[in-house]
Amino acid sequence: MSGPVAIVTDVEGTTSSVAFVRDVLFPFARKHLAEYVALHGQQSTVRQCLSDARTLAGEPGLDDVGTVALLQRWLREDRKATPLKTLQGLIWAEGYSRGELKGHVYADAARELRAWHGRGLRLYVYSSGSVAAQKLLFGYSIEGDLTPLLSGHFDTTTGPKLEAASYTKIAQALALSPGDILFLSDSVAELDAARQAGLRTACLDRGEVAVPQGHGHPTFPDFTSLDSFVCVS
Ligand SMILES: CSCCC(=O)C(=O)COP(=O)(O)O
Ligand SMILES: [Mg+2]
Repeated sequence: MSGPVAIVTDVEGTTSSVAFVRDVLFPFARKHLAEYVALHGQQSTVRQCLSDARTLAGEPGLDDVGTVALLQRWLREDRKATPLKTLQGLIWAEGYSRGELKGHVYADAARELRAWHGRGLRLYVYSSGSVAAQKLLFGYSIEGDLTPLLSGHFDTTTGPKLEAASYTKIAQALALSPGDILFLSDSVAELDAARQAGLRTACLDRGEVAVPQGHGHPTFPDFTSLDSFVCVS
């Protein structure tokens, strides 16, 4: 079998540490959400997010203060709801531009992304974090600006990461057959959905969180060990 034409990678737990997302990014959004909505609540994107959140919650009558409380609850629950993820991206943009945030990317991930790009592999990101948030994390990363390596980004506007149809849509967007794409993630449920859509899969088990065993996806502790799989699979 020849190698994949494209690699689509998850972020949290795959290119980047879970602790960075859980202990740095999410608390930053929690801390600044109310202030951000108070200052920018009249901007059309923010109004749209607030309105979409109310619709999703089935509470169209909520005022902005109530909607912020709803979004804070979703943040605590790590809900992958598009309006929340869009707002998080807008709030993080301020943190990155002020130098208060730097995106965590594992050194092995940055090194292999550079190597794979150099070998002509097409590289994409699929995360529940918004496309804007992805570009910030990779653009302001501790490993430098990695955005020139990436040919495209997908988020929850393509569909939920746990649904096979989302991966079918990504394959169509890349104009590739699913079998030409390798999907990388630390989430077995995401890998199962990608495999169901016909993508090749590889599981990252970086030892940071418990990854269940017996799922049948080839498993690697980092991108360095994944390299030989990418090149010969
Ligand atoms: C890329 S922005 C930070 C990650 C994030 O907001 C998130 O919800 C993580 O989702 P992932 O799909 O990358 O596990
Ligand atoms: Mg993940």
